[in-house]
Amino acid sequence: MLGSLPHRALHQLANVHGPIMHLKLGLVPTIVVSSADAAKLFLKTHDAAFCSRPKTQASEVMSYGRKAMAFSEYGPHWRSMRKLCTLELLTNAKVEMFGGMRREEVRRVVEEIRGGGGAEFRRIVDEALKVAGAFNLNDFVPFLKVLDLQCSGIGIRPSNEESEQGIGCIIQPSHRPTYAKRKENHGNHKDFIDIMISLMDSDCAHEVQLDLDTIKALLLDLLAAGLDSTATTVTWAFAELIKHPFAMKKAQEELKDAIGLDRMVEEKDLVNLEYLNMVIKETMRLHPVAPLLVPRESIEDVIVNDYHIPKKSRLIINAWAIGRDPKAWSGDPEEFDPSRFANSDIDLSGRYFELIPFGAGRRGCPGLQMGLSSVQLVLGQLLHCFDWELPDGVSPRDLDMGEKFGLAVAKAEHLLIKPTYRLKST
Ligand code: HEM
Repeated sequence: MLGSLPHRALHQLANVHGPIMHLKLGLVPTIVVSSADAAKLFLKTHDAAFCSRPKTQASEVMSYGRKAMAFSEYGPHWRSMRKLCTLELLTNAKVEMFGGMRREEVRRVVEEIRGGGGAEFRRIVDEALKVAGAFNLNDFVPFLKVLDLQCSGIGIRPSNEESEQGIGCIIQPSHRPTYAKRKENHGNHKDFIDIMISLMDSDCAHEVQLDLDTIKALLLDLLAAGLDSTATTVTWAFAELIKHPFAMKKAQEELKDAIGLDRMVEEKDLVNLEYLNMVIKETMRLHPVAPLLVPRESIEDVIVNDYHIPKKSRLIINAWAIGRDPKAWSGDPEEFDPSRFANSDIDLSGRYFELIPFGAGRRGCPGLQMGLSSVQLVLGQLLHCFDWELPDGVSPRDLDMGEKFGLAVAKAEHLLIKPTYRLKST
C-alpha cells in the first residue's frame, strides 16, 4: 500500500497535501502528521485524546495479549505499567545504577573488537521488531484476516514461540547467573529481572497484577524497545561519520582533549562531550529509528484545527519528515551537519517538536535516559578507542545508506569498517 519505506512515501504525499493529512488506510481513518507545529498540536494540545495504541495483530502477539505497555490501549493497566516502569525501572537513579553493567559490556565489546564476535536473543528481538514494525494489511482491513494475504501469521507464530522460549530462559532462575556472581562482576547492583521479581510480592507494584506472564511481556517490551533502537542509532552515527571524515575527526579530537589517550571513556566524561552529543542529535534527526514513532489511536471524538476526527482514528507522526522540514531546519536539512546544534537549545526530551526521535507526550519514550546514556557511551567509547576506515577501495561516497523498514529502521546493508586501536594503554 505504502511501499517498503512508508515514511518516505508519506513524506512525498505530505509535500503535495500538507502537514496534516487524512488517509483512509483500508477501513481505518488515519491522520498523518508531518510538521513540527502539527506534531505539537497532536502530541501536546490534544495529547490526552490521542494517547491510546491501536489494537493490531502484531501488538497482540508481542505483548502476551496486551499485558505489557508499549502496545497497550490507554487505561488503568497501561497507567500502572507505565508508573511501574518510570518509578521502579527507568528512573535516573536506576539508569545510573546500571552504569557498572554498561561499562563492563562496552569494555567487553572493545576487547572483542581488538581481538579481532551476536547472540541468540538478538535474533529473537530482530524478528520481534520486524513483526511489530511491519504494516500489516489485516490491521487495516480486519475481514481480510482469514485470508492472511501477507502471511503475517507465518511470520508471527514462530517469533512468538521463540520469544516465549528466549524470555522464559532469561527469567528461569536455573539459567541466570547467581546474584553473587553478578555482584562480583557488576558490584552490588540488581538488574531489571531482580527488580521485577522482588516487586511481585511487594506493595510497590503500582496496582499491577505482576505475574510471570506480565514480567515476560514487559521484558520483551523493554528489550525490543531498547536494544535495537540503541544499536541502530549507533550504526547510523558511524555510517554518517564515515561519510563525513571532518565530523569524525572533530569528535575524536574532542575525546582526546577531554580524556587523553591513556584511558577509556567513563560515564562521568559524557557531559563534557558537547560535539559527541551534537553528532547524536544530528544522527537522530536524519535517522530516527522509529521514523513513524509508534502509532496512536484517539479515545474520543476531537476537533483539531476545525477538522472533526472521530474516536478510534489512527495517528501517525512522521518524525522522519519533521526532521528534514525546511521550515524547521536552516541550510540544507538533508545534509549531516552536527554543528547546526551549536548554541541551540534544542534537545531530545520531546519539548522541541522539530526533533522527536523519542516521541513526546503521555506515550513518549520512558527509556529516553537509558537509551541516550547507552548510545553516548557506546559511540564515545568506540570513537575513542579506535580509528575507523572503510575497506580498501571503498570510498565514503560509495557508502550505501539504504534503509530496511521495521519498528527500528536499520541500515539495509551491514556497515563494514576496519578498526585500529588508538589508545596508549591496554
Ligand atoms: C535510542 C534509543 C531509543 C529510541 C530512539 C526510542 C524511541 C521510542 C519511540 C519513538 C517511542 C514511541 C513514542 C511515542 O509514541 O510518542 C518509544 C516508546 C517506548 N520506549 Fe523507547 N526508545 C529508545 C530506547 C528505549 C529504552 C532503552 C527503553 C527501555 C528499556 C525504551 C522503552 C520504551 C517503551 C516501554 C515505550 C512505550 C511507551 C508507551 O507506550 O507508553 N525505549 N521509544
